[in-house]
This record gives sequence, structure tokens and C-alpha cells, in this order.
Amino acid sequence: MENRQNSTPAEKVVEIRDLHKSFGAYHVLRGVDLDLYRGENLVVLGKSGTGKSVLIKIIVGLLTADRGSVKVLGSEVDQISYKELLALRLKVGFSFQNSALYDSMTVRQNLEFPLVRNRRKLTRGEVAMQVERVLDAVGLLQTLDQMPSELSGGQRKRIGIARTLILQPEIMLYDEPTAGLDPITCLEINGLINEVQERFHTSSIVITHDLTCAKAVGDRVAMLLDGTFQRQGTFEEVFNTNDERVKTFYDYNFIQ
Ligand SMILES: Nc1ncnc2c1ncn2[C@@H]1O[C@H](COP(=O)(O)OP(=O)(O)OP(=O)(O)O)[C@@H](O)[C@H]1O
Repeated sequence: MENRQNSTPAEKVVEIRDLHKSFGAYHVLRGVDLDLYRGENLVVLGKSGTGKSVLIKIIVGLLTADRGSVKVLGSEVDQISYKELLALRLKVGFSFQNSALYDSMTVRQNLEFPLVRNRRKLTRGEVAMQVERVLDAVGLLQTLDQMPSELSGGQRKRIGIARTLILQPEIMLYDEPTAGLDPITCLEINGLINEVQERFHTSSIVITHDLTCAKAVGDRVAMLLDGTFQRQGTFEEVFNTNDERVKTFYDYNFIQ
């Protein structure tokens, strides 16, 4: 990928080479090669159980690979100290599939929590400002003092994304951001992912089954098939094929 302004090669913020991971006899990842370039949204597609979440967990060092290399923002994740890994994780926002908010806390308290824990030098005023900034970015400033139980599923997703953004990560990892949402709310979340990219200059990996989402947010798409990324490119490049596995995936997952 080229940087359009000066045609120098774009910087890789994640670089994965020949990655393998098995659970018992099940060889889930079988030589994965993948790059994430600075500023892009990369969509990772694949059938259920193909290892998409495992891949993301290896990227943030929650799981270790059996073989291969995973470089995130220049650091080999399995070769750095635990302290360095914790520091690296602060630069990688991980929005979990069921990113649960704390039900007994208000939206404000949910958002303050990661800041107070990880940015101890911030004053109360600075914390309040950051909370309002991310909440405004996801269009939910009016929910500041509400409880999660008073919000819709789509609003909770947005707050989950705001909570990930509050530490100003360079990389965002979205695991099934539109799962369980109605089509209109899915469109809103897709819009939000694109807004986050523009406004916060994040580089993102978006894991999804939702091909409408893939098409709307993906600068590039990579499809996990039998443990490797056999197809990568634009949405059209990935799906313009006679490969039956890809065609079946398209037929079952494309909504619009
Ligand atoms: N900690 C673990 N221990 C044992 N097996 C695991 C573990 N984590 C994942 N697996 C297995 O690895 C495979 C891939 O799991 P993963 O969660 O990455 O799938 P996925 O592609 O994200 O699926 P989905 O789209 O359904 O979320 C599954 O068969 C799962 O059971």
C-alpha cells in the first residue's frame, strides 16, 4: 500500500508472518501472513470458528502463538517483557464482541474507569473533558448520567467503542461490532467506525460476518479460509472468484 501524498510505502502497524496456533489436534491458524497499514480499516472475514478472535487475541498478547512472528507498532509481542506488553496494549484498543459495560455504573463512570486506572496524573477536570470528548465523538453526550440498562443495544455498542477510544489508541480492534443489531443500527455503527478512522486517525482491524459492514468500512478485506488468508484485496477483488467456499460465504452473509 502506498501513501497517496508522497508515494512512500505506508507504515505497517501490524505485521504477521507464518503464524500458527493449535488447540489440541485442531490446527486453527496455519501460516497466517497479514499486514495492517497505518490509517486503514482492514476487515477480517471468515466462517465461525476459523480463528478470527484467536488472531486478535494473539495480536494483543492474550494468547501466545505456537510459531511465527507478530509485530505490533514495531514490537514482537512474544519477545517483550510483561511491562512492555501492558504499555503496548494501551496503544491497542480492543472492542470485545460482548463489550459489557459495568451495569452498576453510569455511562460517565464507565468511561472514567479506564482513564483513572491508566492515566493517574490526569486531574478531575481533564478526566471529565476526555469523557465528554469521546462521548461527543460517538454522538451520545446526552447519556452521560444514564445507566447502561437505560440504553439501547446500539447505544451500548457506541459507549463500548467510546470506552476503547478514551485511551487514544493507535490501533482499534473491533470484534463483531454489528453482531445482534438491527440493519439500521448496523449502518450507524459502520458510519461510526469510519468516523473514528477519520477523526482519531486510527488503524483498525474489524472482524465481522456482516458483509454490508465489510463493504462499508473496509479499505481492504482479508478472508480466513482453512487457517490462512488466501484472499486479500478490495471487497470486489475478494469476492470476484469462482472459489465455492467464498461464494457460499457471500450467499449466506450478504444482507443488502
Ligand atoms: N482458549 C481456547 N481453548 C481451546 N480452544 C479454543 C480457545 N480459543 C479458541 N478456541 C477454538 O479455536 C477455534 C477458533 O475460535 P475463534 O473464537 O477464533 O473463532 P472465530 O473465527 O472468532 O468464530 P466466531 O465468528 O464464531 O466468533 C474454535 O474452534 C474455538 O473453539
